[in-house]
Amino acid sequence: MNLFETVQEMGHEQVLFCHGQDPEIKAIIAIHDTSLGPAMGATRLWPYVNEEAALRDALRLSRGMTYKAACANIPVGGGKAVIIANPENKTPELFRAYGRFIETINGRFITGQDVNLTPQDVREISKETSYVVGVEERSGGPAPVTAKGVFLGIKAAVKFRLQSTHLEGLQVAVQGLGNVGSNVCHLLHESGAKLFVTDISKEKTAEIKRQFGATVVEPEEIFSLEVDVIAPCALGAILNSATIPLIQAPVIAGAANNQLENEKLHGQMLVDKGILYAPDYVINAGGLINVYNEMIGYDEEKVFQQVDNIYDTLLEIFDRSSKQSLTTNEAAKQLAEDRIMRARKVKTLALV
Ligand SMILES: NC(=O)c1ccc[n+]([C@@H]2O[C@H](COP(=O)([O-])OP(=O)(O)OC[C@H]3O[C@@H](n4cnc5c(N)ncnc54)[C@H](O)[C@@H]3O)[C@@H](O)[C@H]2O)c1
Ligand SMILES: N[C@@H](Cc1c[nH]c2ccccc12)C(=O)O
Repeated sequence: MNLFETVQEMGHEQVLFCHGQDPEIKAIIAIHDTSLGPAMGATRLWPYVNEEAALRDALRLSRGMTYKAACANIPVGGGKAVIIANPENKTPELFRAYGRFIETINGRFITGQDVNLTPQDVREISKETSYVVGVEERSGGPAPVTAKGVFLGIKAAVKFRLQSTHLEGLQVAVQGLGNVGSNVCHLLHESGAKLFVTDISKEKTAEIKRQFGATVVEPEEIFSLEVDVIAPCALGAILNSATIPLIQAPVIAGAANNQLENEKLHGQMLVDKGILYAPDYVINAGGLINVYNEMIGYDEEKVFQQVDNIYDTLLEIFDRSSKQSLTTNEAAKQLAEDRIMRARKVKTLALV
């Protein structure tokens, strides 16, 4: 990878390579853009196949956080950190060492819990730095708030694509029944939708079937179902050249980060098939909204107002995309970049 060409193309401000020998630690912190405020992004621990894969993940996820914050109108920038390690080798000392790196950045980057980190790991980080959120989960964790945003996003997409203002009788397929997916199922069930669900955990599918009368399907069947909506709430890169030809649903709206394997190619493939895609970083902003509010002083009413805005923001993006013949992802990016450019102009004027 040509490093500077890549970060220039993606627009990153700074990438930090953190290395320590005792304990051994390899971490990458990517700060994408701080025009709107300090960069926020959770820390993921993963046994990446190689360093380039780790760097690519950090770069792509941090850029997504910038767009997420800008579309949600939250005054923070985008960042992301990855620790290259096997989850089996996690130790409290590793997280203390990582926390010391975070402290040296002096608040330009604020982090928290992502894949393979537990609340206990976050507590270890917090022993070395205060630039970490979700230590005391005053709000009960971000997943229920993320799910509320996803539910509203499904409603916005259904309104735009299917011209319906309610979900009663609609068939929705949910991939992944973890913290977010199970809460999305709850909200969909309450509003009268019929659920089709899958997970690699048989316990989770059995529980959602018991609670909401959902129809359980095998993981490989989820994309080919004849349903109204598919809500991916498990993994990234699930919208790709293998799955898109199978999709019959007119709407894709779910929580997973980085759903499009290739933004340009697969975003366009969805458009060509007449499928409306709710950009992941817009529909799943509830988690960021939640942790941001934990940081500034939690006010539940304010959180729900900000999450409610996801509905109108998505309608604006769908409208922009159809009027300007853009993919929904491109339209969302344009909205985010407009807001960032405005913030930069205000900063420049303040300096004059
Ligand atoms: N938690 C949040 O607040 C939040 C915020 C924004 C985005 N997200 C994204 O939403 C997604 C879900 O987050 P979560 O917190 O619910 O995670 P989670 O780990 O609690 O749940 C993920 C679920 O997906 C299942 N799964 C894994 N592989 C699968 C497969 N091939 N087929 C079907 N199911 C599979 C897992 O068994 C698990 O039940 C992730 O992509 C995450 O990055 C989460
Ligand atoms: N990981 C969430 C947001 C989030 C949860 N905990 C955090 C801590 C710090 C920064 C961001 C977060 C997302 O992808 O949107």
